[in-house]
This record gives sequence, C-alpha cells and structure tokens, in this order.
Amino acid sequence: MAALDVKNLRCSYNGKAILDNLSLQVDDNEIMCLLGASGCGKTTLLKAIAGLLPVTQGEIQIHGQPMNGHGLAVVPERRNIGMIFQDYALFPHLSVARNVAFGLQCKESNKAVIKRRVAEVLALVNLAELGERYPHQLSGGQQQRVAIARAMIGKPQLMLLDEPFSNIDTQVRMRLISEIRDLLKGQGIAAIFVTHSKEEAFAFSDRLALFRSGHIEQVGRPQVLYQQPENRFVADFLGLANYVPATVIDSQTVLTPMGPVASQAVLNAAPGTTGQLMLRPRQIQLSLTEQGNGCVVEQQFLGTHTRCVVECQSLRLEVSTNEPLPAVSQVHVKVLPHALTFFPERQGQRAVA
Ligand SMILES: Nc1ncnc2c1ncn2[C@@H]1O[C@H](COP(=O)(O)OP(=O)(O)OP(=O)(O)O)[C@@H](O)[C@H]1O
Repeated sequence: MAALDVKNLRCSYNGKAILDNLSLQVDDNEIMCLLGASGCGKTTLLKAIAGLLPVTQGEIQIHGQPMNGHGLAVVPERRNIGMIFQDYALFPHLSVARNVAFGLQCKESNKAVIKRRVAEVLALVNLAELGERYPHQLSGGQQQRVAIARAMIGKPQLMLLDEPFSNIDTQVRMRLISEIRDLLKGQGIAAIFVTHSKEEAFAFSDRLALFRSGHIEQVGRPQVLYQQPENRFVADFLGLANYVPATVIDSQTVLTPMGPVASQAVLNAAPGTTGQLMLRPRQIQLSLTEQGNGCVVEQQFLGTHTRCVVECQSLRLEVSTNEPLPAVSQVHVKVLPHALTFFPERQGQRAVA
C-alpha cells in the first residue's frame, strides 16, 4: 500500500489555483523529494497533505485512509504525520527533553511512558546526553535533531520536511542528511521533503518530483532525471548540459558535428529526425593529442574537478575533467558510452526508449 496517494489535487489561495490536477504517490518507506524553484507550490502541497490547507478538488490518502472528500476533512493532529521545518520551531523556554516530550503530550498522559520514549528518541538522534540543555545552547544541526526527535516521538506514519537543511552549515549538512535518511529508513517511515537545492534532493531522496508552476514535470529516481530528463526544463534544472545538433541515422546512432555517436539504448526517434543531443559535462572525455578535433580554450580548477571549455568543430562544449590540462591543449573529444538523450526539434521532448 502506498504511504501517500494524492490524486488530481487542486489547491487555491484567494481563488487562484496554485496546484492544479496534481497527482503523486509515495511508497511505503520511501523518501520523496519535491524540488522546484521558489513559489512553484511545494510548500502548498505539504500543507494540503498535513491538513493545514483546504483542498478545492482531488483526493489525499495516507496509508490507504482518505483524508478529505465527501464532507470529510481529517484534522492535522489525526493524520499521524510528523512535521519538520526549516527554522526548527523549538520552544526556547523548554529544555530539549521537554521540547521532545511536547510531541507526545496530546496522545499520552502517563509521565513514565513519556520519559522512556523521550530517552529512546533522543538516543536515536544522538542527543542522549543533551536532554537538559536549552535550544540556544545547541548548534543548528543539534536543534534540527531535536525537531526530528519531537516529530518522531509520536511514531508518525509519514514525515513531512520543509527545507529542513537550509539553516544548517554546509560543512555538516551532508552528514546530517545522511544521518536523517538512515534514521527514517531504519524506522520504516515514509517521508516527503521539500527543497530547492538539487544537491540535497539527490543526496536525500529515493525519488524526486520536479515541480514547475504548480505541476510536476517529471518524477523518478534522481539519477534517471539527471541522465534521462524528459525535456529541457528538467535537464537544465538539474545541472549543466551541452546541446549538440544531431540527426538520427539509425535506431541507435545520431550524427553530430563531431561525427556519429552511438547510443547504448534504442532511440525513440525515426531516422532522419533532427534535434539536439544532450550531453552532461561528465559524459564527454578529453584525451591530449596534437591531432585532436578540439581545443581547450578555458579552464577553471574547482577542487573536486576542473571545468574545461572546449571548441570542437562549430561547438563550444563544457567538459568536466579530474585534473587540469596544459593551457591551450589540443584534445580528442569523445562521447563516453551511455544511453543518449536526444530531444527532437520543436517538441523539446526526450526521445530515448
Ligand atoms: N497564504 C497565502 N496566500 C496567498 N498566496 C500564497 C499564500 N501562501 C503561498 N502563496 C502563493 O502560492 C504560491 C506557491 O507558494 P509555496 O509556498 O507553495 O511555494 P514553494 O514552492 O514552497 O516556494 P519556496 O521554495 O519559496 O518556499 C506562491 O506564488 C505564493 O506566493
């Protein structure tokens, strides 16, 4: 059974539709990321799922239970949802332990049970020793862990996280992302996570839904969206891409100004179709040779990789290399073997089987 099933959802503010006919499924124990530019409706969807915003049209089911429709509107506290926000939303005058206990107080009155459960969840988020501290005595990462413990104490079926890592120092962000991911997976909790950072989305999610003006452009595994985007909006949102003019020669080959390029998967475009071949900077390989078909005209050393700009025939290509190359190098430009992403002319749609 899906942890969340949203069907044909419509949500409006002052009569203006923000989400229109939006559908999304999240599987059991799955982490889904809602990624998109500011104002595209990600938080609006979270609020509708949490029951904080009325739904104009459509259905929301959590673990098979309808939350709305036919006069039904399940209140937020009965949806068995945990929520985590960007600003942690901790009570400054309560200790860590009492902040965490707050998440259980409306469900449980037995003080011994609450105390035991607080200790359990604080241990889960590695804060067992800090229960007596106050929020201002903690780092941003520790405060976010308290917020997570508070959200988890009621054993939610679904966790909603709204930009939970935005205020966390970049040095600790990736570590916290991986810790929280392990925690959710370990506890078997499905989660929906909102961000506008593609790096966070890639690192945290099992699948991601890329939003654009209130609808979803594409949903799938991060690697699939990055390597096989369905259109240029998705391709460009997720990272730098080169577009090379190309004509389909046969079911697995296109002809480009660099010569024929073979695909590891069948192209879904007929021979003779013209369009653009999308190449990520890492899908191009450069080898130094005086007889090369390209010339490196610009380079930037960026630590983990070097950004090279290569002129090849009429093309200007962005390429990532592990090491810097000698200045003004002559290189052979080769497309690394992969399933090509080809956008036929006009449609702007991907044509990979
Ligand atoms: N209470 C409100 N009343 C009227 N319009 C609103 C309200 N809240 C949000 N909006 C509008 O709804 C649209 C979607 O907002 P939403 O907060 O869902 O975007 P978002 O994708 O989460 O953006 P961000 O990444 O900046 O948080 C925006 O145009 C916003 O201005």
